[in-house]
Amino acid sequence: MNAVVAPTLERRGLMLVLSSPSGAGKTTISRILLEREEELTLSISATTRQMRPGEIHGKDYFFVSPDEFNSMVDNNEMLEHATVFDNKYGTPSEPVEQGLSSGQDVLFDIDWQGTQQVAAKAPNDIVRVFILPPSLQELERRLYARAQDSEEVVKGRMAKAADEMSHWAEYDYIIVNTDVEKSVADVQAILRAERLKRDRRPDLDSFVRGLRQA
Ligand SMILES: Nc1nc2c(ncn2[C@@H]2O[C@H](COP(=O)(O)OP(=O)(O)O)[C@@H](O)[C@H]2O)c(=O)[nH]1
Ligand SMILES: Nc1ncnc2c1ncn2[C@@H]1O[C@H](COP(=O)(O)OP(=O)(O)O)[C@@H](O)[C@H]1O
Repeated sequence: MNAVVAPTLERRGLMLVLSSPSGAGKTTISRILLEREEELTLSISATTRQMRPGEIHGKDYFFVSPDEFNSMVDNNEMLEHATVFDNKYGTPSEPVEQGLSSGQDVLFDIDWQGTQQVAAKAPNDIVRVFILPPSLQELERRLYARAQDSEEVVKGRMAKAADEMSHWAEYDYIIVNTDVEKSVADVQAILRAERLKRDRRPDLDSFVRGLRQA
């Protein structure tokens, strides 16, 4: 009998999208996930919004001028882009393509508009997770607790929350972020199961053929 050695199975990388109303906790969840998941890499968006205290150019976002943003769009460098809270946000394509082709999964913190655009371009690769706050009062409390936006900005974000949440049913998985650790564990469970999906394991065909011949 031939020895059948389980190969280092390759799989297609997936595009894990996290969306939520502002303040529900997706940045917090993303940061922990990226620390714990070696095969996950963040898609760093470009934005025209002001940098917040503690944010780092090239790590949290690429902070660009409206002209720079527009030329990226005109040069077809964006996988998707949208206007959110009067600022422009977009996903540069090249790092995403590089990540996926090197076998990494890519994490996106983008809104529903961007999610729809990515889903249209890559319906088989996208996994969509929507994060809800436990209540509106808690959402507002978190926005103030973050203490990085003015009262006017927080009010604007609260006013947009209902609109953002109206898109929840366009997502594959829904998490109510009451407890950060549990939410992170839930996203990890989603990742783990999605990575095992047959369509993401093109190498299994020849592996199983080998098993059957042994
Ligand atoms: N379409 C799209 N949305 C983005 C992108 N980057 C961030 N966003 C969304 O823009 C919104 C505002 O983000 P941000 O200003 O960081 O505020 P926060 O969500 O309160 O931390 C959030 O809903 C993000 O998911 C992007 O590249 N494309
Ligand atoms: N489950 C949670 N319980 C309590 N506070 C949370 C929870 N998740 C996030 N937060 C806090 O809420 C605030 C907003 O979270 P953040 O991750 O910035 O939200 P988003 O990226 O969705 O706008 C932060 O101060 C964060 O520490």
